[in-house]
Amino acid sequence: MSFEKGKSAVLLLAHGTPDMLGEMAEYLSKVTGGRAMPQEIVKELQHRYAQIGLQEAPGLEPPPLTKWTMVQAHMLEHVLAAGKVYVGMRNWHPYIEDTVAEMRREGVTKIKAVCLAPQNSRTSVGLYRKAVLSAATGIEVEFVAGWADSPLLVEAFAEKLRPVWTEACAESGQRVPVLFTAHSVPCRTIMTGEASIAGARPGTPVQDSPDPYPVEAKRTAQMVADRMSAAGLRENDWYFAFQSQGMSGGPWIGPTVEDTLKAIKAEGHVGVVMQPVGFLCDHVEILYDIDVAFRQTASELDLKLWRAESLNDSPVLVEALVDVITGKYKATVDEVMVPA
Ligand SMILES: C=CC1=C(C)c2cc3[nH]c(cc4nc(cc5[nH]c(cc1n2)c(C)c5CCC(=O)O)C(CCC(=O)O)=C4C)c(C)c3C=C
Ligand SMILES: [Fe+2]
Ligand SMILES: [Fe+2]
Repeated sequence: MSFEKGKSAVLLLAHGTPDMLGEMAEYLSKVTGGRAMPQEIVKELQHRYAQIGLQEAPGLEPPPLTKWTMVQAHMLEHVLAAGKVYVGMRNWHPYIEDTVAEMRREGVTKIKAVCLAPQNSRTSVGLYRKAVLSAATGIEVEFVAGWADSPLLVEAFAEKLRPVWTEACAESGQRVPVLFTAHSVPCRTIMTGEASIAGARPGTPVQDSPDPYPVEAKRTAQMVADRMSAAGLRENDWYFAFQSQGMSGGPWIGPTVEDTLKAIKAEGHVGVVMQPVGFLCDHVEILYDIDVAFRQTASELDLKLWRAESLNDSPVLVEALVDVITGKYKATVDEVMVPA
């Protein structure tokens, strides 16, 4: 790392996920910034998390999002060989504020914070940033706001897509389209001059620029598709959709996966390969939303659905993080800040 003096350390930021079903209501109130979710939504999410293995009591293994985030941090620590790599989560343990307190106790004076969400968005990265800055008073923070077009990130996704796309084309005897996805966000969050973001309180300053998120998400997809051209993927072989529109009120950005699957069917295809390019490891929006719900929608349309494996313990992903942290890849970095 290129910090000149003081004790510097990397802080990886992630979403966080509950360890057992009974924690769902408390978890959701963290996700929404304190707004209670209706009981039907809590129950529906418990149902989805139960389908991906969450139980009434903590299991022998942590849930996938926690497990893979910790694996990624350990792999990065090993490859960087520059001291401890810390993990802080916004919505569950280990909370960002607790990890920053631990860093402070351990003498860290400079934090390089990187989100395990490569595309910059107000409702994900923006909230991580706020949590770090409010916990890190007096500590210097270099906050990486986006690394959506990192070449090694793109290669990590392409490496997972190549084998499954090749297999899908061979099995169906025709070119199977790829459907890249990223998480949807409420329409109101991507508009200029909008103050009403998840977790925002009355009086939050009005944002004066549009959220870069939709452009950055499609940029990652475009770059993975370009990278796949050597394997035979052509420009008109791929689609992009925003998945997992939320349960809170108001419209969320599209096109939805559901509508895109219908369009793919209408084009005469027999199958589709899905690859989410906004998530770096398995969690409910992959293991339930894609593997259960979209697979069901596809089957009702008589489309076979394949999914590229998640990056999880991908060494290429870890190399991408190394490039972001060492500055070899020029990420979008906020000014170095010492929160007052
Ligand atoms: C770019 C934006 C978002 C990303 C990336 C994202 C990832 C992500 N989300 C969950 C789990 C939940 N998210 C929920 C709500 C929610 N998510 C976003 C945005 C992103 N999420 C927004 C704007 C909201 C709405 C918040 C609000 O105030 O209402 C929820 C609650 C249920 C729901 O509305 O769907 C859950 C659960 C995970 C696990 C994840 C990736 C790691
Ligand atoms: Fe979310
Ligand atoms: Fe979601």
